[in-house]
Amino acid sequence: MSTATFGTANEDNAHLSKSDSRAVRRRSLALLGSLIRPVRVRFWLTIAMVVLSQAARVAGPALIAFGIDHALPALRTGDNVPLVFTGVAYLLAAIATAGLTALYVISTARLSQAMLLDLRVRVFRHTQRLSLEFHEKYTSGRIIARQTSDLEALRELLDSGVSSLASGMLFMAFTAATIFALDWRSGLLVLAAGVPMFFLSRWYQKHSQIAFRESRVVSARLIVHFVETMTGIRAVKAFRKEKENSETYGKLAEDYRLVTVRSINLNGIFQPGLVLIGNVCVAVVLLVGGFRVLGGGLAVGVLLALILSTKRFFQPVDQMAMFYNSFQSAQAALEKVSGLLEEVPTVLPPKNPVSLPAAKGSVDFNDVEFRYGDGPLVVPRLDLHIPAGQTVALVGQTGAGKSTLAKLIARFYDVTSGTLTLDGVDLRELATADLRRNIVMVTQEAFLFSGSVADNIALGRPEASRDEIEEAAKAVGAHDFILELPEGYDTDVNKRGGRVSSGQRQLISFARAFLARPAVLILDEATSSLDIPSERLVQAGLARLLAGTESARRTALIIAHRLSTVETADRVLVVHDGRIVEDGTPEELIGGGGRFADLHGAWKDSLV
Ligand SMILES: Nc1ncnc2c1ncn2[C@@H]1O[C@H](COP(=O)(O)OP(=O)(O)OP(=O)(O)O)[C@@H](O)[C@H]1O
Repeated sequence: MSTATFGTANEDNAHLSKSDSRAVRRRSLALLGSLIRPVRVRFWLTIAMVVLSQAARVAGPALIAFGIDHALPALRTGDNVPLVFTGVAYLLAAIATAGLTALYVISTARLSQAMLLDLRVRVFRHTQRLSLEFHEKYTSGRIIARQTSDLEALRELLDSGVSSLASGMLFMAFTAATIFALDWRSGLLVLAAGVPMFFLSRWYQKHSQIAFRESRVVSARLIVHFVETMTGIRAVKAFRKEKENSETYGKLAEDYRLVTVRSINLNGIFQPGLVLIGNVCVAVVLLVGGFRVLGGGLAVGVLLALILSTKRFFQPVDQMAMFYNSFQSAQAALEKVSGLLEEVPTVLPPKNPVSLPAAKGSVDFNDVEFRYGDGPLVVPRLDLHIPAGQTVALVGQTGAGKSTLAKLIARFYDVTSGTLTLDGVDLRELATADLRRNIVMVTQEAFLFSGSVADNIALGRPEASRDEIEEAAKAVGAHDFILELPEGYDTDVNKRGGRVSSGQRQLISFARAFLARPAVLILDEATSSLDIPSERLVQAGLARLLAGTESARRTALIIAHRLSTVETADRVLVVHDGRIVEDGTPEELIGGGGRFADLHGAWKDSLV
């Protein structure tokens, strides 16, 4: 596949080149195949039921022809067996059609639900597995669009579309066969109608495919904007962005309306066009057949059966056109979802994992270089040794590269060259479970998941007992305020009354990290300032978290924004353009007259 369409690249482009379009379609089909594979037995059984039900359905007109041309004349001679036979056969065919149709409708629904479940879970797992690098470029709104509107389009198709499409096509094939069997000349007429139908369908397919792709792109944009506005609602309100956002949303919604109208317009030509072709065909069969009956070349019963069959032949066309619509929409959705599934994590689990059950916590950067994707070098050649147990404060201007260093140690990204080791083991070779246990990162946002306070702390070590959870909370000074919550440790953090302040949120995340007892703790100190009492609590919590409970102190790397934090560190690293430009104890650096001394001066001034 060309790189232009690999994964989610180019997914906003509705006008793909022929070869790209083909590549994307192949990828969608492969995904569809992989969804069918686990349910293939049921799939083929359903197909067999559809075939049988349609065969039973087309028997009707042929039986009527037989009834009129053979059973009725026989009745006149006193023989009623053929008529009874025809009646019973007609009844049996009707019962078989009804029974088989019921079976395949139920069976298709089960099939489609099983496939959707599989896909839904697969998309979720896969998206979650993708590296941070992917998530930092691909917005959550787009992922939501994949999980919701795209899967919904697929559901519509799978639930009823496929079976209607298949049964319609089969019905047409069987009916055409019946017409040929009854009278090959009329059969040729019906076949001739296939030519304009083919061209009309080709025209429709070409234009509607673009319209549906556009519709997927625009609907994803709409969802992205919606999600962005709602998740950033505080910033929206703070910057009075409501009006602007509403206007943007209005424009996107208008775009969506336009592409939808365009596809409906296309359908407005396609569907009546098909019906017209069908009716012209019926008229011609009637006209030609009528003259042939007059000339004695065709029996009346056969003509009646021919007209009935021809009319019925075009019946599903209408319905199929509608489902073709949902087919196109689902195809566009499948293209997007298969693209997302094609993305691969950039941070891969090790092939031969080295286990490190109890790391001491020494971290080494050896000749490390790092860039985001194919961007500029953010970290140029870094050599750094952090011995086990040291508390290191990272300071530097915004954009200096502090978070980048932290993300490298947490292995959210892999180094571009050189090695980064924990206790001498390359992080890329360290078993994932050991990496996560030994290195824990506490982020600024102090994210709480829905659930109780206890659940949130337990994330640090899921097997921890309630006593251990409370111990951890006590250790960082969170115990008292937790007890004051409506249901103590069992308070749901997202329910009314259970809402916790941002300082409390941080304390809970400290307790979580404390419980995890990592060898290396990475902490991005929150920049937002708290009121003085909360600030003191958080500072005290942080100090206790850093001290740990064991005799050996844990290694800690703090992206420090507060002077008080820096002053408690063993070592300060001043980062500038991804390089360490100063390295020493806080006292040494203050006395040194370098960048840190300036920064320190500014901090001191801000306190007065
Ligand atoms: N996901 C990313 N993709 C591309 N470039 C990035 C990404 N994240 C950061 N950068 C770039 O890397 C450089 C270092 O950024 P980094 O976030 O590490 O700085 P920082 O010192 O932590 O800043 P701050 O204190 O503002 O958080 C910056 O030039 C930034 O633009």
